[in-house]
Amino acid sequence: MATRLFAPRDPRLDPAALPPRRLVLGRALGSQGREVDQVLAVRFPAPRSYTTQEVVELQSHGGPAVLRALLAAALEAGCRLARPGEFTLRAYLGGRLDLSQAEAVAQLIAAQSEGEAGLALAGLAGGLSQVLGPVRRALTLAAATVEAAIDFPEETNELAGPALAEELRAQALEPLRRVVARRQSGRVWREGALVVLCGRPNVGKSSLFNALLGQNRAIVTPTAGTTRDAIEESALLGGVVCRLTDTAGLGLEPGELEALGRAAARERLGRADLALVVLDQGAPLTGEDRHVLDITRDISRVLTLNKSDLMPAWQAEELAGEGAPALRVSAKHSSGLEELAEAVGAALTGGQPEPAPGEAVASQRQAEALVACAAALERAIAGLEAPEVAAELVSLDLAGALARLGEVDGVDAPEAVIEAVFDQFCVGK
Ligand SMILES: Nc1nc2c(c(=O)[nH]1)N(C=O)[C@@H](CNc1ccc(C(=O)N[C@@H](CCC(=O)O)C(=O)O)cc1)CN2
Ligand SMILES: Nc1nc2c(ncn2[C@@H]2O[C@H](COP(=O)(O)OP(=O)(O)OP(=O)(O)O)[C@@H](O)[C@H]2O)c(=O)[nH]1
Ligand SMILES: [Mg+2]
Repeated sequence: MATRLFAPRDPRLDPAALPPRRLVLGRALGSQGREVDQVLAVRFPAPRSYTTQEVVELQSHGGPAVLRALLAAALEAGCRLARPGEFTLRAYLGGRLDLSQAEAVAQLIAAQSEGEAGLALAGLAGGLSQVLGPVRRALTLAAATVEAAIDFPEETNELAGPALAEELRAQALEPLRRVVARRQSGRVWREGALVVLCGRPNVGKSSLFNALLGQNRAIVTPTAGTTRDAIEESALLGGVVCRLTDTAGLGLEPGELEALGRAAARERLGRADLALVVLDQGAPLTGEDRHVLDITRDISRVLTLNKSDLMPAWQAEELAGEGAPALRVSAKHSSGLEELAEAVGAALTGGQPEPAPGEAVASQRQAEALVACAAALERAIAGLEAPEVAAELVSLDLAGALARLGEVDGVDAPEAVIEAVFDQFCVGK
């Protein structure tokens, strides 16, 4: 096919056998041999290519018309368009990448920020594979040991359950737990977080939004119901890049506009990494405040007692049952803001430091599989430590753990898992 698409300028070069991995100047040929562009071609003989298969690349000047003609010529010559993720799928099937690295390629292509790209590059370099390789080896060895004890009870000594459990804990369970624990904070450090200000009308959400940004971005008035639509700005809070969002007050007053504002606020809360619940300490807590506290209960949150410059109408102790840090601030006087920003950063990262360059951070999908893997492994370990538990049950749990691990490293991964990973690609990479 390449010979129909490319004619080297150097007459001594055989277009059917271009020198390996060398850029060669020549003409790209369109239909009926018409010149379409001056291009560089490079041949990667198998297996030293991205896909591990024979590859010829043409590097054109680009531009819509030239590319369209080149593409038409390639299709005419018998080529077809790559399906989304097809090159990476071939690289995976050829053993060049494991599944976690293939997933990292999709993340790299989709990355919107340098941080996200850095995260993906660490995955592509095999950050996760390096952690999971030893985990797989420990699990496989343990599974074989338990199998042997089941199949040849008279040949093997008594299965050394507790010793094997100890080994599994150190070599597999602990590393798995570390990777999972790193998921949330790693993502927040690298990708940033969505922080949503919420509260009943007039508590000072927009004032606090402005104070945290250090600029008058949102309108503030003494009238309840000032903010109608959600507004978003970037802010660095406790070292974390945050998309800080001001929302309409979550009140109970009727009206279509109010209802729309509340819907927008709730939609943002549904996606929030952290809710900054704003309360007015200068006025008694209301049913609306309680409502806001109720609907944010399942979100990571920081409670903000605003208007601390006024005479307090209630005490912070009233929030003791909320299970969230509560801080007194005054948006009007910009006091307590440093501490608030620190508390937000700490809540988002769980107090964990920024990941080192190249440190592995799992994706959501990977973290879920690894949590399930760790759970199965814990059952296996408990079984090994309890003499009354049959080796058959331990063996089943170890097989379960290996299967969940396979969803991340791709070893014996089911078709559906592989499809789910390659479905993340939107281009033929
Ligand atoms: N022109 C071009 N640029 C590209 C790609 C490509 O396929 N072509 N890539 C596609 O995503 C990325 C680079 N990824 C690649 C990974 C491995 C090999 C490769 O040929 N590996 C061989 C040889 C290694 C060597 O020369 O040291 C190997 O590992 O055996 C090529 C590209 C980004 N840039
Ligand atoms: N004394 C005092 N007043 C404040 C403070 N923060 C906000 N206010 C006042 O409270 C009123 C409401 O402030 P906003 O920031 O508009 O309140 P909001 O929560 O955004 O209100 P909606 O958008 O209507 O839901 C304004 O008159 C502010 O000046 C504060 O820390 N102390
Ligand atoms: Mg407002």
